[in-house]
Amino acid sequence: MMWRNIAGFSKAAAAAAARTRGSRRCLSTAIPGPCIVHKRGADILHDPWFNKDTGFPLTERDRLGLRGLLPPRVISFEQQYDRFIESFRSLERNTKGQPENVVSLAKWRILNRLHDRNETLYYRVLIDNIKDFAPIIYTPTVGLVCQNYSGLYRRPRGMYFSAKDKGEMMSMIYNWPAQKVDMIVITDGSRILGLGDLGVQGIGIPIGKLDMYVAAAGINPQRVLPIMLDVGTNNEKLLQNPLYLGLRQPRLEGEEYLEIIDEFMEAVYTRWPKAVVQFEDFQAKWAFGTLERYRKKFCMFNDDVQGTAGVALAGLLGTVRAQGRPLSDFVNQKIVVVGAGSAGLGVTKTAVQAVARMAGISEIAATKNFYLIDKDGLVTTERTKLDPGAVPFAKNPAEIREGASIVEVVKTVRPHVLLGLSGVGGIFNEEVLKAMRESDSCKPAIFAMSNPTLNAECTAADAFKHAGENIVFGSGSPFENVELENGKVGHVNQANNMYLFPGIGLGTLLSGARVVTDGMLLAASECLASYMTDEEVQKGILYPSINNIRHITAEVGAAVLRAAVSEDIVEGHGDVGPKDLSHMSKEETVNYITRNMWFPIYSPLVHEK
Ligand SMILES: NC(=O)c1ccc[n+]([C@@H]2O[C@H](COP(=O)([O-])OP(=O)(O)OC[C@H]3O[C@@H](n4cnc5c(N)ncnc54)[C@H](O)[C@@H]3O)[C@@H](O)[C@H]2O)c1
Ligand SMILES: O=C(O)C[C@H](O)C(=O)O
Ligand SMILES: [Mg+2]
Repeated sequence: MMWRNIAGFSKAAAAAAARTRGSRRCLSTAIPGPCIVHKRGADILHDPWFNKDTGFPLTERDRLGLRGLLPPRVISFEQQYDRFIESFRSLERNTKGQPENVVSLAKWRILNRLHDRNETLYYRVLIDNIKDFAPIIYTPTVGLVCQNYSGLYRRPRGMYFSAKDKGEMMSMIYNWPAQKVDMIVITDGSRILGLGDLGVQGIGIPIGKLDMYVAAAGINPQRVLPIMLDVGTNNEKLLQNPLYLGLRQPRLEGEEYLEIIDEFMEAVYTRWPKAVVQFEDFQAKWAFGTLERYRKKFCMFNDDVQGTAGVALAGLLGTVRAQGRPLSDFVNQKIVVVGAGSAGLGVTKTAVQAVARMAGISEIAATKNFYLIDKDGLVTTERTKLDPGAVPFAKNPAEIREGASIVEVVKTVRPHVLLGLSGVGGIFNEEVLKAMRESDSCKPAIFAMSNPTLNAECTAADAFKHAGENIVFGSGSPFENVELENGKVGHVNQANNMYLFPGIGLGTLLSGARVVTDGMLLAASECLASYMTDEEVQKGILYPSINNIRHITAEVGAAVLRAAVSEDIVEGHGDVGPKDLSHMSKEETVNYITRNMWFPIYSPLVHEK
């Protein structure tokens, strides 16, 4: 029997979650009467939110006009679950030996088809098998899905706002069928993972991120909304593709761009003033530009800048612990960051701020041990046309020359940490990794954080082979652990913002705060950093297993909420007011968060007589 209850989720909590779901359904009931759902017959079978397939009990078949539309035998949820897992395993067996991309897309298709038929079963198999299924619905396969979106497209998911909709967005937002929306993830498709501008095809990213919100944070799937803001694309191949589904025009720039996104934000917050909006995979200039523009006005954050920074900081602090040194030694770590875009700059800034805080020095002084490299090499003050965000980290060229290569910098600096957010696969080549053997650290750390897998700066196997078996390793996309020649296991950490964004979103939502502050983000990062035991960290395990994602998300959510309480910016959520929140102990806050997580089980669609 493959069926199981996920760790830490009691039957009582599941029942409570189901009750919540039932009552939300009642709210959407148009006709009063004995049925909770207002649809009947085939319309129910074709609605993935209500559909139970062969699982409809006889009373519901009778009262909802389903009699005769289904085979006679009623199959339990557990049996349906086992049947799906069996078909998934059989697909795995039947595709053995086929090219990896073909297999990954086949797996994505079978899961997506389940989603489109029966959301309850889909989210249950996703939650219970998150380690196996996250790499399909999220990084790395989601990248492949975006690249092949025009061919894979079957039915719409989420909403599309295009440059052609200017002036219409306020009315369009009311086309979304759900009354309530809690979480929105928006992209303009301009920097999808390390794959570049994929235009409208980038919609796969908000869909994947929101699936993680449901799985990890228990956000009710009826209350999530993936958004694609299509302002054109500069990807020539897409513009030439007759099957491309987005606007066939170059990207809007400057004021024209801002007018579109301003209009969208106003429309969203007019209809759902309490929603949290996550910005995802915007090219650097708009990632920073929109963050500055909206963060004080709306309840939003940028996952690539802020979520990534928190996860990386937790990893950097874990690295210090892995060396057996006190956390205060973080201020002495020499850190080389390769990639000075939205993610690289976000990480460097946050890590510098942490050093400044810990050492009690200015942020300028704290930049001393940081080295930033972009496509033109080491960033120094000699650089002309330097991105303003990179200015504080530019080195004096007298220390190392302007534009020095990664290997030159590593050989000269002998850093404790080499961290990649460049989007360039294999850039930590054999020479660079071998140079890390001369690191001043007894346990050097290599983070190849770029996604998807082919864009990772190095593979896990190469990192342990060339940089030495004593390293700590993290990557944005999952790799298998590495069997080392010394008989030990080279542990692979998935250094991915998925460990934080669900908790940041959920904690913010349940606090009722109207903005996401630096304090809330720092609390999220510190919570993740302290989650692992010393014993685990010493083995090189810096982040929890993805199997524990609901638990870590509850903890992160509670940390975010408590930070919002301490900043006195909570407005409460539902029946729980700001006073109730401020009186909750840490444990009570975690319980409050957990209680509010949706969990997929079939709930009754008709009232019992
Ligand atoms: N693991 C995670 O949680 C996570 C989070 C966010 C982003 N990422 C990944 O990080 C990568 C970058 O994202 P971004 O938003 O910062 O992109 P970006 O386009 O804003 O920045 C890329 C940076 O890399 C630099 N670069 C390009 N080629 C280089 C080279 N040959 N050598 C050195 N630097 C080079 C560019 O100059 C630029 O500064 C993507 O692959 C993305 O998937 C991972
Ligand atoms: O999507 C991911 O897996 C992480 C991150 O947001 C990215 O852009 O790479
Ligand atoms: Mg991203």
